[in-house]
Amino acid sequence: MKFELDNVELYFKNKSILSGIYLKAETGKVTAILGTNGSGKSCLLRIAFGNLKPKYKLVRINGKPLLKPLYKTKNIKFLPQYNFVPSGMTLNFVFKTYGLNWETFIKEFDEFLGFKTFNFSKLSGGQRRIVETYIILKAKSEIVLLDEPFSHISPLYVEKIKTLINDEKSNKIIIITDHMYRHIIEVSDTIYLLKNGATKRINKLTELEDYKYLSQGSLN
Ligand SMILES: Nc1ncnc2c1ncn2[C@@H]1O[C@H](COP(=O)(O)OP(=O)(O)OP(=O)(O)O)[C@@H](O)[C@H]1O
Repeated sequence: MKFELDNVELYFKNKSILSGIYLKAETGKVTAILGTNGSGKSCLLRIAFGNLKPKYKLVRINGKPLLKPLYKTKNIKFLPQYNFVPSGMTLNFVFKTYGLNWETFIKEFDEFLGFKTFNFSKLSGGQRRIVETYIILKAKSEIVLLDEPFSHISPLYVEKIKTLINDEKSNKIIIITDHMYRHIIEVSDTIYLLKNGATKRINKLTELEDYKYLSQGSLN
């Protein structure tokens, strides 16, 4: 499957936020969006998902324009920047809702043993993020959007989430954004830099320095 987002124009009041956007993502590949704070990464993911309506956008699936919001196709899962699981829901219920097996999760994330009947609100900020990222990555879908999955996550769990991304990408389109650029570089197949409202496809990592996303020498 091929997903393309093209010709996006987003304004808030009269301020132009996005213009000159082209992004292509494919099944079997992790497509990353890097960019400084406020460059429009979250807006772009929300536009792709369909819950932010810009002045103009064109979404194509396998080359054909998609006229309804992507979330209405039920083909997509979205990890937003902020917690989305209701705080009063037990983990058991969350896993059932997403059609996932608790025991499989525990095998990989054994520190959550005994948490099955806990309300989501009992977890720490990082633990919430781990559970949300896990269910979004593992639930049935063809497209996964991840907005900052590595924030608030300790190093060992970041590695586990990277492994999950690698495991899941063979039958999914994964689009990811995060400020932890080293992890992004490691886990992604294609990188776009969002700068001045436009996407630039990165062919050589040193372009991240040339475009002043990273300071010179950061990649050494
Ligand atoms: N609802 C809104 N009303 C007005 N301006 C908004 C709104 N949402 C976002 N913006 C502006 O749009 C721009 C892009 O925001 P966005 O959240 O997409 O950035 P980002 O690249 O995800 O940033 P960060 O890395 O800090 O999360 C910012 O200048 C922000 O202030």
